[in-house]
Amino acid sequence: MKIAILPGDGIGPEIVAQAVKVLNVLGEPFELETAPVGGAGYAAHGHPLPEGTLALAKAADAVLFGAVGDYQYDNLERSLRPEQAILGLRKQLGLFANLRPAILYPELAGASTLKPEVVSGLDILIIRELTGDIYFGQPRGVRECPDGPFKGQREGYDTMRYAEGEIRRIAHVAFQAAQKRDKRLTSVDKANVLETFQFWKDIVIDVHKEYPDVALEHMYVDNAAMQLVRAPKKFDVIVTGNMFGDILSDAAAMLTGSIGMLPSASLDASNKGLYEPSHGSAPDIAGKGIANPLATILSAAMMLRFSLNKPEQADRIENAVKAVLAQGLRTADIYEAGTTKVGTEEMGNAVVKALV
Ligand SMILES: NC(=O)C1=CN([C@@H]2O[C@H](COP(=O)(O)OP(=O)(O)OC[C@H]3O[C@@H](n4cnc5c(N)ncnc54)[C@H](O)[C@@H]3O)[C@@H](O)[C@H]2O)C=CC1
Ligand SMILES: CC(C)CC(=O)C(=O)O
Ligand SMILES: [Mg+2]
Repeated sequence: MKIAILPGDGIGPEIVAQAVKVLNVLGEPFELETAPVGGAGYAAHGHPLPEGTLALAKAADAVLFGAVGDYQYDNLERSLRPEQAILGLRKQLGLFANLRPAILYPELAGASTLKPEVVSGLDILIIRELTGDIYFGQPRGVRECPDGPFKGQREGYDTMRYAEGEIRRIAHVAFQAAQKRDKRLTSVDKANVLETFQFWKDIVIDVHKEYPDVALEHMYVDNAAMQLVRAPKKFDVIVTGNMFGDILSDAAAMLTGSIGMLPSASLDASNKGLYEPSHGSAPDIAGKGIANPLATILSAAMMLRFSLNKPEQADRIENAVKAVLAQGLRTADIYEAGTTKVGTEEMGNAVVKALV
């Protein structure tokens, strides 16, 4: 089984190295091949998603991805910026379903900024559509404003759009995920304002007819943001569009103690996937050896479960993560008094040691 390892920028290489260490001691005959991506891809080959990297990702059984983004490249034309690498991979590999499980490990109840009673026992799944919406819609750009009080000035514009088939396929993923959990699905939209999301809601209601055992509710995204911090445990599965899912999942990350705890799987129709932490390249802490590698290690576990058909190995990794948290080991982002502060590498080593 071939796994493409794409560390990327900032803390990407530091956290991916820990997940690779874990994969290497599982006793599986994985073939790991590393390639540059993002700013590192641009530096090596003049493009954030070099041809060789894309070919490797396409040929592999699964992709383990760190993060991309480096402020030194922010003034490049957009098509050459690091973030285009992850957007390009999602689009070119057809990874339309992004699963972001927000689980609070009991030991981290005090690490969340929310009261322990609000978050303890939290186990929700955010399903974000990943290849459509305003992140990919055309046309977009900067043009001369055609009308209104600012006519003649420059204006920036993007296009929000969803095709029926795009909504149907993510809705099926969400209803099927809910069937395997508590059978409750919240579809998050902005149907009160946006045509795209009234259409989204209508299609989700139609797909629901095939899943009568799942309770469906609809919620506007602004209310959903509020409910996520007011009473997050009321949710089971949330399904939403690309941009709302991007924003809500960062908010949900803090329910788990830190964004360094939130893994993700990005899947195509056949469960081939790319696995990455939900956070970015964290340039503010890159190179300091303090980033939390657990979201990446947990993403590797999701890879074993969803794409490589090794659920028992995924369980081993998840149990090892629970064990190191029970031992009181914490990176700076989840540190609290009475626990032991460790760096990125120490945390990775502890997970390796805790594997049974
Ligand atoms: N999938 C990807 O590759 C993503 C890339 N980005 C890119 O990352 C760069 C930085 O973006 P930001 O908005 O700052 O988001 P970010 O997620 O990189 O960082 C936000 C905050 O969370 C902290 N943080 C993130 N991951 C952490 C970890 N594992 N351990 C401890 N603390 C952690 C950072 O130090 C920072 O204070 C940008 O270039 C952005 O475009 C952002 C999100 C996703
Ligand atoms: C480059 C961004 C679209 C990535 C991001 O923020 C995410 O996927 O969460
Ligand atoms: Mg994001």
